[in-house]
Amino acid sequence: MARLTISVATEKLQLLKPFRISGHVFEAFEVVVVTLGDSRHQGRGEACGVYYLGDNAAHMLAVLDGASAAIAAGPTREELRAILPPGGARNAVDCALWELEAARAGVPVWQLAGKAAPRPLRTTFTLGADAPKAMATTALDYAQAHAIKIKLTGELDLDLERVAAVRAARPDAWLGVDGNQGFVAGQLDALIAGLQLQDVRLLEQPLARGHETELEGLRSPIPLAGDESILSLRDVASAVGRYDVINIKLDKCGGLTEGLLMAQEARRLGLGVMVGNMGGSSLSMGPSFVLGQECDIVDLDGPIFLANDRRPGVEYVDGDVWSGPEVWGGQVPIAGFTSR
Ligand SMILES: CC(C)C[C@H](N)C(=O)N[C@@H](CCOc1cc(O)cc2c1C(=O)N[C@@H]2C)C(=O)O
Ligand SMILES: [Mg+2]
Repeated sequence: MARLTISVATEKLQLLKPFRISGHVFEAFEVVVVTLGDSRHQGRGEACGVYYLGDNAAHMLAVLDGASAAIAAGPTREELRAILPPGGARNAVDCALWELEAARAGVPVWQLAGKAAPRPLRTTFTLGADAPKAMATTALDYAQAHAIKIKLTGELDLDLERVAAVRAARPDAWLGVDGNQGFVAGQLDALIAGLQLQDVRLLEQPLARGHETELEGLRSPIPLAGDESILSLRDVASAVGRYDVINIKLDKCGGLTEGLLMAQEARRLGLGVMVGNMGGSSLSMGPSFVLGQECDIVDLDGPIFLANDRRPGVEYVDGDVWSGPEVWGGQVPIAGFTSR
């Protein structure tokens, strides 16, 4: 590739309302936006990083600064995988390279990737852990959602009350729960039995990363998804016998290039595939939407938490997410979905 100009910016994406986790309140997602250009074309990528690994905006900026000469030399996406480690910084650059390459070739990214034209995807809408009543109210506010993901905290009795409250409010919806590493192995039988009573269809990351062997031999009628356990391609094989599904996020694995490889490897190993997000605007969802075409479960709800998304942005219509050609990567528009 020819030499590239690089522009790196940080942006605070203000949240509609504060998001709480144990001892921490998030008011905004801080993202890094990378724009790469040659004399005629541009490509953009946005990354939120991985907060539980310390991969925040400052860290991503430092990583990008250290690799600026190598990036300016115009690496291929494959070469980039050797230049930067998995994480947000590589995600932003990889997505920018995809969009740049697509613009040069005059085709949308999905075509460059050798994929079929995209379709709208049923997405989950996530409920932050809160009082059961408040979660039930928000579940009703997600009027268009057909799939709801419920955040749990590891407080077993309260968590089961949360799930029951959401189920009572939304008897029609597909429900999944996300433990975000909050449980211990001794709670799993009771947790799974309680979730089954509420017809929950997915249990994401119940145990802490590092405790995966404790899932071996667990016979769960509810599929288990590995999220924090499965960061990048090197972790995929470790899911076998422990998880049924892997949750791929471009911020964890370092971009769409590796995300597609992870999906391919997961299928080869007989695992299900989910695409998730660490937060971010529509510019982050666009590349994940390309990967989402390969997935069984889609969790691309980042923009619904924002006070202001980018325009043009992804659309949520009747519980589906659609990323049009103008959002990222030049996908071809399809009938029935027009951009705002
Ligand atoms: C709020 C998320 C973007 C919703 C998404 N569907 C999701 O559940 N994502 C991840 C984890 C990323 O979650 C984040 C990111 C962040 O920057 C701050 C927070 C969280 C979170 O869960 N709580 C705090 C506020 C997932 O685990 O699948
Ligand atoms: Mg998760």
